[in-house]
Amino acid sequence: MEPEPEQGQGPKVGAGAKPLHLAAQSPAGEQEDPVDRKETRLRVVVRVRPLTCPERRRGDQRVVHCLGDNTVYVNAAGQQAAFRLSAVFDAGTSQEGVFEGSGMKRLIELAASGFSCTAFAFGQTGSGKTYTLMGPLAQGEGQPATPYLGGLMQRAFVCLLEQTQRYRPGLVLSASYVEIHNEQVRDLLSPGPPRPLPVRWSKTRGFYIENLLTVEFGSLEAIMDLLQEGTRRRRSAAHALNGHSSRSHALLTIRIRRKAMSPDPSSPQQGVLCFVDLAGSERVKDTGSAGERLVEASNINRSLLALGHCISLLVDPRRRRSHIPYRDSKLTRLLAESLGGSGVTLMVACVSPSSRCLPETLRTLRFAGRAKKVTTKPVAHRISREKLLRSLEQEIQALREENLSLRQQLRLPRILGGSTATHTAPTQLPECQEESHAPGQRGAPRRAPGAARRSLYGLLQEFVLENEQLRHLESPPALSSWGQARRSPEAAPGSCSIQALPCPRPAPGAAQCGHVSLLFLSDLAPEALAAHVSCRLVCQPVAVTPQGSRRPSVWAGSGSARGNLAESRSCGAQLSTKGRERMGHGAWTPVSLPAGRLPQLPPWHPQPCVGLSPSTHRRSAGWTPEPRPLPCSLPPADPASCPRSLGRRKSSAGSCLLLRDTQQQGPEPPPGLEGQVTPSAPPLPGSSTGRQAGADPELRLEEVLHSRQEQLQYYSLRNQSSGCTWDARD
Ligand SMILES: Nc1ncnc2c1ncn2[C@@H]1O[C@H](COP(=O)(O)OP(=O)(O)OP(=O)(O)O)[C@@H](O)[C@H]1O
Repeated sequence: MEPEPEQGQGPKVGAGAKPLHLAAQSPAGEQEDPVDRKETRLRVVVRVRPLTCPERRRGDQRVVHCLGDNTVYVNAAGQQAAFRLSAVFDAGTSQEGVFEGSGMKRLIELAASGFSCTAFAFGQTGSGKTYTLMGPLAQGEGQPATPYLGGLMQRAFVCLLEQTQRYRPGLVLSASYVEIHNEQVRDLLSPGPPRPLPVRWSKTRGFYIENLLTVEFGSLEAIMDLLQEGTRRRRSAAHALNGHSSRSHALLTIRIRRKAMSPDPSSPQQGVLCFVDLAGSERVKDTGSAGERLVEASNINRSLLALGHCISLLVDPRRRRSHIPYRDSKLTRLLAESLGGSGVTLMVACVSPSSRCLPETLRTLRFAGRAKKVTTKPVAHRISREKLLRSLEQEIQALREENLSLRQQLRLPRILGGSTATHTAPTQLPECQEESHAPGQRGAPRRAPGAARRSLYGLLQEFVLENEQLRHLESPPALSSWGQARRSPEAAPGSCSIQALPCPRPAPGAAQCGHVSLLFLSDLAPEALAAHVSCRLVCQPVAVTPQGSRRPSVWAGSGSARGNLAESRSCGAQLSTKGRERMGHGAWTPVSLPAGRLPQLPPWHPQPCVGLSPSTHRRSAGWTPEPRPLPCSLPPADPASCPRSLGRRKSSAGSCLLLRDTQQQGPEPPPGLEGQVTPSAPPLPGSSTGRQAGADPELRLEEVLHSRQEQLQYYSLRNQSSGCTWDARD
């Protein structure tokens, strides 16, 4: 925000879609913004809406006028008052005019540069807050407004996406959307009925909402969908002054953070852009609220009173150093940072020009006049060098472990010749002091932190590259790691339950990272699955649905799932009873990915026998498999051939699923199973039936690739000849 929107000056408008101009380099190489750490006043603008039809019909007088020098003038019933603010917009100002003149663009730039920015609209009920922020959404029964009528939010989304995509491709955007209704914070984006969420406080984060869902987005459509969906769920009701009155305060927060692999490592930062649509203050005798509406009205007024109280204290230089009662309401807790902290804030006061609303209008304008004097000390949330180095090191370490694990699965040597990543990523790497030396030069003077960071980035990139290569090479795990399952007579093909997770690197607890493998059944087409990738799992079909259908019914996957596995679990797929049983053993980490969450499929060789358990998902997925026999005629496995260590189990659904962890010692799988399925298929190097791998690791990789290609050719030929439509693709 501008240091102080001088009275009488027109609003300073940001550079819009031009490159961000904030990158004044300090000697230390950090970016600085003119407002960084400088006392900055809140920017307060006023918008006067036109008289509405009912007001005109009633013959209400227009008593609020905008004068040229950012002054709004009220003259009625012998009362005269003038208020000078940062900018004023009269009834004729278009939505675009408000966006341009309010300083919204500047706010977006600051948010993209790492500041916490807030734009909030306040004013009497029916004064045009929602209209100013979102356009006339409510009028269209939840339909989006025409772009021409889009409010500050829609225009900000366009601007922000353009800024980030064109000039800062290394930034990731995510959104959360909550409402405060009757002093309860409710998530408007989480599936299911909104539940109240607690507001907590921590020294590092200040006030925050626990368990809040944050959704990443990368396109205008995506964020508009989120806005629409959340707004549809927000509480609203009709009263005498507004046919579609918001009954809650709504906060849509966009977080802008830098990707770990950003091409622009010199600007490590994470910004916030928050839009707050406050519920309107109301006089109950005017709105005629009763019952539930009355409860809502008193909660709204109480929280607005708390906000007004905090503002009054913040304006007073002596009292602002004492205690500010942010805890008086959820609203003030969540706005604490924007009002008195290190945020940058734009307030849009909305007023009605009608003579009937005069008392409320005056109150709003007085509040605006007070708020204008509040100052904050904006601080860009730049990640410190140390923190950045630490996170880079953690990322490298995670990748290193993942790559090692992939190598184990591929039965490749731990260190691949020629890969600098593996050479320079010894176990001792994650000490940044060590990293700042060239390899083998421990006694050499440390490089500048910038150089260390750059070299860590280089290293990270190498690991990522290696990771990609390994993923492409990924071979099926040894048969023993998959175990086997039997298809019960009553099980239908095309069901969609997820099973079986041998976990070489045990990841106890769902919220941990780990390497997982899974076997699951799906009735969705690969294209549909690919649309919803969440974990980085390489999955492919191991058996097919009936002839004529291109849908694979059994899939196997293996790979590394990072982040919160619980999140994947919440996406709808269910773990079988067997899977849940397995969970208790620690070494098995069930991940229930829904059928719609799997990536593109490299080729794979069929497994000898597969378990198909009927699933409720089949019905919800809207696909009813045709009751035809499996053309691939995978030989039904002999129950006796199930590994003894786990026994043969019969689920209530009648399917048998037997799994085995590669890390666990146990009896070998029954011999000859591989032969049953792929009697003449080219084996993978290193497998028990495979060729002897060459000593040279690179040759070995080539060998793996080559034999995978051979396998692919073999299976596509085999499938063609058997009429099987499994589409093994690269
Ligand atoms: N600038 C404007 N131009 C045209 N119509 C407007 C304008 N501002 C508001 N309106 C209309 O006035 C009515 C009330 O607006 P809105 O719902 O945005 O008010 P609000 O302040 O959000 O009310 P509440 O606090 O009750 O939710 C709506 O019908 C809206 O379309």
